[in-house]
Amino acid sequence: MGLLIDGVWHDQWYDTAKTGGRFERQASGFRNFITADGAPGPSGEGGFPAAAGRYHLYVSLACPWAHRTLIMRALKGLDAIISVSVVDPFMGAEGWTFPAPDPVLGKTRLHEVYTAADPTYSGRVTVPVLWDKARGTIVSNESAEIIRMFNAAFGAMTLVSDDYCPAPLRAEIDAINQVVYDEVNNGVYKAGFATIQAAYAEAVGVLFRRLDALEDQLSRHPYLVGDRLTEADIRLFTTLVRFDAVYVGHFKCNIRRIADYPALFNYLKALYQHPKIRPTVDFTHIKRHYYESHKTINPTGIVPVGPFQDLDAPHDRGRFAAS
Ligand SMILES: N[C@@H](CCC(=O)N[C@@H](CS)C(=O)NCC(=O)O)C(=O)O
Repeated sequence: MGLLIDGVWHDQWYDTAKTGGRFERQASGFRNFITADGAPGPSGEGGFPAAAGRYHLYVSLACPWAHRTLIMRALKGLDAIISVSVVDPFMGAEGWTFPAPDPVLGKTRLHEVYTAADPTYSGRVTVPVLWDKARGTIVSNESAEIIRMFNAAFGAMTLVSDDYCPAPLRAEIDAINQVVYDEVNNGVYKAGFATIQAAYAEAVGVLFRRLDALEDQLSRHPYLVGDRLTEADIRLFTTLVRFDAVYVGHFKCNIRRIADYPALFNYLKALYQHPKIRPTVDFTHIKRHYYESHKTINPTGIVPVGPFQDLDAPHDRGRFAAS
């Protein structure tokens, strides 16, 4: 893994020495918005109108941030409107690579997609990336914003009117997203990538106190916000579904498993069994990516066989159905 400096690729692992052994995630570099009419969004430039076939999404099936965008694309009926390329699960010296030249730019490495947009780009080369075929540039590499665009901008070209971030719930969704991001989605990485004991222990403590609170909340409510499926649930799901398979062992988040939390585990199974969500989950990519790529954590690259976990087993979330 590595990063671009002035458009040149350098193979290097995260430098936690500068941050006292703590992992700090870098802010995303491309922050434009697709809108229905191409008007500017909350950040970046305008000129990215919703259009069928114009935009291409680069993802890893292993990555929880990219996974959000695949789920929103499926829920919003955008499969035929936004095309997708999937990177190889192994992220090595060249960073993310494609198993074959990508169909849009003919590149074999994701960092070449970044330099196609900006030949002097400096920063990490992350998935997801939303590419504009018409302007030949990156719209955004920030998943939180890509899912908002997918939810809001393409209404005129699909039959799906479901809104996963309705205006009356937005403040509550933003508030829970912030906590879940900091303590759970990114919390597992803070634990796993810490290089001093105290930073690891602090992150794990915060993570499990939050999981305990979420267990309590989800034992009383079907979803995180407004008793309906929203963006907040999608963002929690992508961490929960990886938790027992990867984060418990690889990132040492092992105080409890999700399977040990009755409400969280049933909620996870219910979301997994959603017909639009299930096809977006790929446990082979998930396990191979983390265990094979993070050689500082798992030098042998051996991928564990277990755990056995049947996410298709019955769940009890039907108890919240309106009577
Ligand atoms: N803020 C970004 C984070 C994306 C991210 O960190 N993706 C990881 C994969 S899970 C990545 O590509 N990492 C490569 C690297 O850091 O070099 C988002 O949510 O879109």
